[in-house]
Amino acid sequence: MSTKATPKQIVEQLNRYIIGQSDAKKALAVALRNRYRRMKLSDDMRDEIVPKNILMIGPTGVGKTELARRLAKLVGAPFTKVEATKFTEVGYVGRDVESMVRDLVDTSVRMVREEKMLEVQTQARESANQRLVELLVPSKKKQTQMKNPLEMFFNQQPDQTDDDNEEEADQADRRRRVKEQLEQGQLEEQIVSIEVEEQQSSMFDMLQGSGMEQMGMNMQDAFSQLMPKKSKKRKLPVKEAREVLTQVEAEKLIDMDEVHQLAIEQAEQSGIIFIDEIDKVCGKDEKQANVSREGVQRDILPIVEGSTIVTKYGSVKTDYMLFIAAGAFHMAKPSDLIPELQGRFPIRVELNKLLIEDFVNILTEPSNAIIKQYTALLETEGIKVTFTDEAIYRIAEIAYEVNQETDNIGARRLHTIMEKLLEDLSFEAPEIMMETIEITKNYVDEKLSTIVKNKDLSEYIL
Ligand SMILES: Nc1ncnc2c1ncn2[C@@H]1O[C@H](COP(=O)(O)OP(=O)(O)OP(=O)(O)O)[C@@H](O)[C@H]1O
Repeated sequence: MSTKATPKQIVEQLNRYIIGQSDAKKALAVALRNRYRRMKLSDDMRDEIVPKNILMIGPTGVGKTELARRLAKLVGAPFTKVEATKFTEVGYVGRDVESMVRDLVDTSVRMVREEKMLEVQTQARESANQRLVELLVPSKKKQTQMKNPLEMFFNQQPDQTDDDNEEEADQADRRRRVKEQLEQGQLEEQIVSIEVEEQQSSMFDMLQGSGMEQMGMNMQDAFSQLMPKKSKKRKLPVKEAREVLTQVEAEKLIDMDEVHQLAIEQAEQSGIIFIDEIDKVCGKDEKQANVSREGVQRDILPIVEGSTIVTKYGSVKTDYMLFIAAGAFHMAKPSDLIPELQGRFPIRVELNKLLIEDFVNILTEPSNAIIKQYTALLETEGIKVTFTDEAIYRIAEIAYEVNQETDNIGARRLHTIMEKLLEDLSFEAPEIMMETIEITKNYVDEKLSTIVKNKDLSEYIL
């Protein structure tokens, strides 16, 4: 879907994955459309308009993250999710808030790189096939030594004997045949030995989350320059070697500077940063923690207001990124956020608690609905599982009841319940000789009702 999609079209697409929550869908669709509108303005005007950020208010597991993530995916926008509480975990020196922008840029680089890799796939595959031919019919010719360096300039060919010529012709002929066989897929299982570069675990990874990311970032670059690249020989069948070599060749074909440049542009212009648990950094109750929690809000503020963050790919402006903050706001209210931050999140949407009917729909309707997923998984074992309407309703009802009785974890409960419900079937599936199995309300009750009746048990199992 393109960035030109109308709000209605965006909502339609979101409807394919998320049940209900129409206010939130609308707000997101409008926010996205506003970006497109902004792009069409004159430069002066455009610079004046910053995206209006969204605050999503709703209990856990009702689709806040899912909505934002889907939206980003629909329009191919780089997306990252962070938890505001991560920034306080280690007191004042929690994860440095700027890391959210760096995470976004990392995602953006990965996306652009994948896109570019895809563009050069055909060419890379051809080169990989050529390299396979060379591996299968290695050159016998010894490196001919130049008698003196000037030969190179005068383009003199070293003497060649008839034998050499014959051998060369023979080899060219064999390569041609092998190439044909490769193209016809006749050599897929043949083993070849290829050199692959080993991934070095970087200093940067070790420093992640330690509040020293900026330092880690610089050190990583320094280290990667210093460390020799290690390569390792691996023996692989042609079909796997081709994949590896295609990847290597594609990497050679793409211009990483261009990728970084584009990635930064995309992160700046269409990046979406989702800040979860924003209510947890309001911290009204604990006096001591209050200071540092408010500190986190103060740290987040300049990023949301627009600032320039240094990343290993270059400087990134956050002015036009879209920020979506979310929280349950059980203990605190949005008005407990510092006023400046409140002002930066002018669009407020409340997400609804999910009811039994919603659960029924979540189980069955979305393109990736849970029932569809389990059915597909079991079908790989040759079993066709069907669910009666009563069975589905009963599952939804149980999910709702358990949420009421224990913690309300929203739609996430459906996953734990389905897992338990189909546990035995999943275990025995390979040995089951039946072709179809119908899951009825009785089956659901048989598997789950004892657990549901026992609160302690359901707290652990469901
Ligand atoms: N309305 C919905 N429609 C379809 N699926 C949903 C809906 N709400 C939740 N889900 C599913 O439940 C799971 C959890 O949802 P999600 O991650 O969006 O929760 P959340 O509201 O962001 O909660 P938290 O703040 O705890 O992260 C996801 O797998 C999601 O697909």
